[in-house]
Amino acid sequence: MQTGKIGVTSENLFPIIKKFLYSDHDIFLREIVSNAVDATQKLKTLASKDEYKGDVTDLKVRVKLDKKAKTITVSDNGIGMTAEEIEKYINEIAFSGANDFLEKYKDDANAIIGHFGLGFYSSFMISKEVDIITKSYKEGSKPVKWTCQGTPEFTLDEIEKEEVGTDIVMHINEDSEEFLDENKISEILNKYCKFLPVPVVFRKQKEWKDGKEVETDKDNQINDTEPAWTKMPADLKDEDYNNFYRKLYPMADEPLFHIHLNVDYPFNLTGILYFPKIKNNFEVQKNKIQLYSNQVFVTDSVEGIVPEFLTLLHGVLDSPDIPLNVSRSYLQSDSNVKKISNHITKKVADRLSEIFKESRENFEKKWDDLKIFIEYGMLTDDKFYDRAMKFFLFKNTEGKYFTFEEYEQLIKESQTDKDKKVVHLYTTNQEEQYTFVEDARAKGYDVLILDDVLAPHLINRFEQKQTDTSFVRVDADVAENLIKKEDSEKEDLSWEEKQELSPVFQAVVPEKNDHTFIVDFKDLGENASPMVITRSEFMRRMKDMSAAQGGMNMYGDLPDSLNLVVNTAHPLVKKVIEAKDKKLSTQLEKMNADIAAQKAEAEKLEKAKEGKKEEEVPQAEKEQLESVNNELAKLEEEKRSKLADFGKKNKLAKQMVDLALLANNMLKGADLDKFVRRSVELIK
Ligand SMILES: Nc1ncnc2c1ncn2[C@@H]1O[C@H](COP(=O)(O)OP(=O)(O)OP(=O)(O)O)[C@@H](O)[C@H]1O
Repeated sequence: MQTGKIGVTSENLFPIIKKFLYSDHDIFLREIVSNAVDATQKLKTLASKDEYKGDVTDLKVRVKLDKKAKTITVSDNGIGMTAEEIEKYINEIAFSGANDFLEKYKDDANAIIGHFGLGFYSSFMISKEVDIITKSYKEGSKPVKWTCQGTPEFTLDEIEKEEVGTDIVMHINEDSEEFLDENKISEILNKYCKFLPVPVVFRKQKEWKDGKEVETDKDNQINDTEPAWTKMPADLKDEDYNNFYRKLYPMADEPLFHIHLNVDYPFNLTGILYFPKIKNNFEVQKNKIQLYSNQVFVTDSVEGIVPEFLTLLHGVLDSPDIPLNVSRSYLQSDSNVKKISNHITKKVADRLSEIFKESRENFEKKWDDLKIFIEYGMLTDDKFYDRAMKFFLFKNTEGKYFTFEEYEQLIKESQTDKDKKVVHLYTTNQEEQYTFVEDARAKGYDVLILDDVLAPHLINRFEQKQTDTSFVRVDADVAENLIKKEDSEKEDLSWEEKQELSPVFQAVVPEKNDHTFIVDFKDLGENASPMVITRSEFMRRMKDMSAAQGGMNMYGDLPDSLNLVVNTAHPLVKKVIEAKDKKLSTQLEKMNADIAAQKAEAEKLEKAKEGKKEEEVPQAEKEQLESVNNELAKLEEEKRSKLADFGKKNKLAKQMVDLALLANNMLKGADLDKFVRRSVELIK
């Protein structure tokens, strides 16, 4: 028997493993099984070159659990190791630099894990003793058993072993007895080893016999050695891709499209990415891509590894250039990983544009499920934005789809405003904004549906990038003014008339804390509604944005500012105006005369002040001006309140405001009830 010391320059190896203990224990099995797979593949390679004469047709890796002996054994029929190789690969492990490294990263366990695939030694995380029983394929080499108890001392004995290959026997320590559970082992194998390229067997297949589940004598293979992504795209049908998808995500809906990646320069990358149907609450759908390195599972959390929007995709990426056993921060800074991520972004855009060109109909059909993904990409990745401009689709209220360019062609003529901006009209809710949509369409405008969570952000982005474009929601103004074609606006009422009418209607708008109304007057034609409630595009967007950010800035605190546009051409409005004139004309005339007199007086006093310095004006004159101004304010207030009184008593005015509120879904509960009662009364 030989004894010796493992070639670590200090006794630091096991402390590292202890540190590793705080991380993911499960990976020990991945390490040991993938070593066994490597050894098996190496032997196959040797056989193919005729350097090994034995039979390699049915090589398997076996995982055995012995609860009594408290061991987990991983056996292979791979190349095995000679005593010299154990010395070289196991004893003089790649930890010669461990000292320096530990010095540098002593506070960062993740970096340690990231730097060293601990490989074989990770078995000590869960074992109090590990044995290697191995026989090399090399002719004449003696089988040996290496034993180590988690200290730098080991023993190496010559033993008897018939078959070429290696058994790794792990004697599970007391803290790790959870691993002596068949289900636990199955679970780990299923997570990490599901697609390893050599059959891995654990337990026996089970079958139902006489109402009981019994073990057969057939091996239970846990892995698919040739998963779809390792095959050539030409050998796969859509069905195969969908089947593979189901294998990865048994609970998910059918995907929309897939991309088969197959790159061998400047790096190696294979994989299949799927576009899932994306719902509005897309956060939950993120980070489902599984990352593999030579068919060994690395992680299913690609956040920070691929661009944010790509984390919405599903599927598998496999690259030997993706380091195993590494921490997230390490992966993010890895230059290969960055290149891979750029490449994938490009491929995804290429593929979408290909599908778009080849089958526009199919693309349109899936657009509604796909758009969040594309919008997300356009918002977060400039390069993707440029690429996606070719296949991003607008959908209008007729359900027709257009690319950005096509749409611009469509509306350019009728929807360019006086500033040469092409105004895109949109609705965020076709039902709620029904009358506005109809009014805009009646004017010959086209209306888009932009109703998803990302649309407001995308609109901003479009306006930033396509500077000759603007977006206006259909209820931002009366249809007439949505697209301002010329500056001069015909005045329907004089300033004085507006002044007098404004309090009448202001008096009947509901007083609520969360919104304010500004009353305005326009000739909308006698067939249009008597009143329309609009909300300014700018104010609404500011509010929406701040709501999305948690509403903690000034726009979030502002009440909704709404415009009540009174249609002066409408017969009912005319009626109110006439009633006002009839009822109040004598009083108003008197008030107006008084006001005019006070104004004249005030003007005279102001004039007298002109050219004088403040201290030169006699005190008496100052006081007189003040009292005249006060009187003027009082008279104006009286007039306003007179008009407001009239408005409050005018059922018709109230009814028209309510009607406008109703059209805006703003009339609810008791108010709605009252409205109906009053309507019935009026009809009577
Ligand atoms: N089952 C095995 N059969 C034959 N050789 C083995 C076996 N397991 C380990 N080895 C040898 O021991 C070496 C060290 O293994 P270890 O797992 O520590 O590192 P690695 O496999 O080289 O790298 P990684 O860190 O990626 O796992 C291997 O390179 C291989 O030569």
